[in-house]
Amino acid sequence: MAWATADLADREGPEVRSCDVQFRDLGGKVAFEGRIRTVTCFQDNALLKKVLSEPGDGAVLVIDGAGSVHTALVGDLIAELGRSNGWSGIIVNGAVRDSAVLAEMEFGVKALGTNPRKSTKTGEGEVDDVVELGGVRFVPGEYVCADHDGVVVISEP
Ligand SMILES: O=C([O-])CC(=O)C(=O)O
Repeated sequence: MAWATADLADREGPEVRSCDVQFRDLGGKVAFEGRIRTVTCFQDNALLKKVLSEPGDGAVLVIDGAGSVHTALVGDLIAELGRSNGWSGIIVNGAVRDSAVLAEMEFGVKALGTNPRKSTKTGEGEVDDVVELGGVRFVPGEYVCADHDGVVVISEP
């Protein structure tokens, strides 16, 4: 199923759960959607790498890196791990790197920006907490639709 976020906004009206964060489209796939999973972390990417190593079954991983663009949470290797394990894409409240490669991948990547600096690998963070970004609650198990216009959460497909 493919939804356009603008159609969802028309359907839901003013109460639409449309995220105000102005993410950049950095993956080769701009329109992507799926069940929400989340990781919360800060300048550390071991936990999100572990989650993207598991089967994604078409889910979208929402990574709340607290808006830090000081280090890259995802690069081409981790993105390829997610893609090959069946994740639809990632939405990163933080930075990524290897963006020239990400742009060629059949994988959704929305992020705040880029930084070549590596993240730490302690594994600190939380999996599947509710994440709040741009006025919207990303609740694991609900659905997110991302495209050229933005990011919209709906409770059911
Ligand atoms: O390993 C990292 O920190 C991120 C990275 O460069 C990659 O995913 O390719």
